[in-house]
Amino acid sequence: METITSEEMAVLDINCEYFGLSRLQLMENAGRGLAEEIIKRFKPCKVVIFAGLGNNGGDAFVCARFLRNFDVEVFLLGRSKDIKTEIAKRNFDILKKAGYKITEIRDKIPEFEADIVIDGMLGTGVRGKLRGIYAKSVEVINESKAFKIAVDVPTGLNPDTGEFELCVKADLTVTFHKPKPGLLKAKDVVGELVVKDIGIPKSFENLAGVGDVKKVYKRFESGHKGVHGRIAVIGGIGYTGAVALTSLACYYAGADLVTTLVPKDIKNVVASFSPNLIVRELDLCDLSSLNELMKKYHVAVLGMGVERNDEFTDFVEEFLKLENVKKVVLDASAITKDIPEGVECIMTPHAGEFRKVFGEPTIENVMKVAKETNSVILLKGREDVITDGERVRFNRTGNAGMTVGGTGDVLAGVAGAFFALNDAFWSASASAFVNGLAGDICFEEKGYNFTAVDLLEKIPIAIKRCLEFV
Ligand SMILES: NC(=O)C1=CN([C@@H]2O[C@H](COP(=O)(O)OP(=O)(O)OC[C@H]3O[C@@H](n4cnc5c(N)ncnc54)[C@H](O)[C@@H]3O)[C@@H](O)[C@H]2O)[C@@H](O)CC1
Ligand SMILES: [K+]
Repeated sequence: METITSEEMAVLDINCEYFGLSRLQLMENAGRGLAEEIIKRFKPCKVVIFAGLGNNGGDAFVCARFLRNFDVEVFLLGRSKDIKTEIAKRNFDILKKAGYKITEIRDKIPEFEADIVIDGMLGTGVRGKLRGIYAKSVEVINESKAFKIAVDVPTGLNPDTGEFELCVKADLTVTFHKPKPGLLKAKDVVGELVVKDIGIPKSFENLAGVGDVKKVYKRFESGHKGVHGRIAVIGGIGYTGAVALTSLACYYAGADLVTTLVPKDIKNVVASFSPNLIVRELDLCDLSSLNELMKKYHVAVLGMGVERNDEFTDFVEEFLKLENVKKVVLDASAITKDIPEGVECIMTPHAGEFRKVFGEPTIENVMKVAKETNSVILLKGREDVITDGERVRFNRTGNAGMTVGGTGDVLAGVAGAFFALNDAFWSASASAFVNGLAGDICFEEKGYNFTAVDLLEKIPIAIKRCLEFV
């Protein structure tokens, strides 16, 4: 059975909102779906809802409205003013105005009798051991003789691993969209499992969005220089601008330290582009120095501004085998079939580059190549395709202005910066989205005729827009 982790669900939730399907709609569908399952099984009877302060409680508030002929009472675990989200608060206020019996519980749980107890305490937002009144409530619920229904996840169960210490022992769990992996592992506490569709279009699951960026972008309050990513950018054999664009894109996407490695003859030219660049001489034959250097970097980004030639191809092959090379972004001439085991890799070909090395860029073939090379492929195009051979995401940001030279170099840098602190798949997806969004911001200001430098400068704005989206 296909599952969805709580983290993937959180990304999907943000992306749904971004694509216009609001969380309020999803909550309405969840609560209504839950009520449907109850009405199917029970005649009107006494229901007690244990509701937490997050959206799991919100689902239960909606459900109460649809249990029209039931005698419903709500135990709120905390103060109503502490309800965490606007949408849960809104649904709570409706119940209040409608005159439902509601008790705010701080430390003592009142005696109650019920035919059904609804556990709307915690769902995918649970973190760590149950605290305070939540732990007590689980014990009280488990002692009760009522039929126990868990909303989305039995409270106390880790939705991803299926582990628990103290957990609601449900007779029925009504989960939403897709089962969370932990539900399939803990059948004892889950009881009967029902999956309710809440109206998320299938394609939304595979569309890159703001949620991808929120997932990968990290800023540490107490960070020292380097914690947000140290990147080595290697290329510039033939063209000088490409490596500069990539290196600056790393910075604009949040990296702390970027070193640009180019052949001796163009070192000064590249350095003259910007005081932000730290440019070092690249000697393709001195692999031991490069190995030593790579100790300091999270990621190497290779291939920009290099015309395909045998010497560079051989160099890439040897470079990837170096002990200290752990994560790489391979662009343009660095794209290769030979990725050694143990190297995490993102490749960023456009259709032509893909074809040259791997054959036709059909979805099936791109997935096959990703699987065979054990890498993530970000195939650039009107709609970008990101795949690790199992999962696929599509990215639709960007516009026809982005066919201008250099936009791919910027993308490689953004991917490198995200990759420093994240896994390959999500870094690739988020970078495609950000790069295209930066292009869309350029379009808002200038129409189609912008350059890669314009794009570069909009990377921080694009990321800021994503992070500010709630
Ligand atoms: N797209 C989605 O993700 C959807 C989510 N929905 C519902 O929303 C739920 C997730 O909502 P939230 O993210 O608000 O999370 P929860 O409602 O699961 O929990 C949120 C709050 O519980 C508290 N908490 C966390 N761990 C705790 C612990 N160990 N002890 C005591 N308190 C703890 C935290 O203060 C946190 O803010 C889902 O399980 C589902 O029921 C639905 O509305 C449908 C759509
Ligand atoms: K629950």
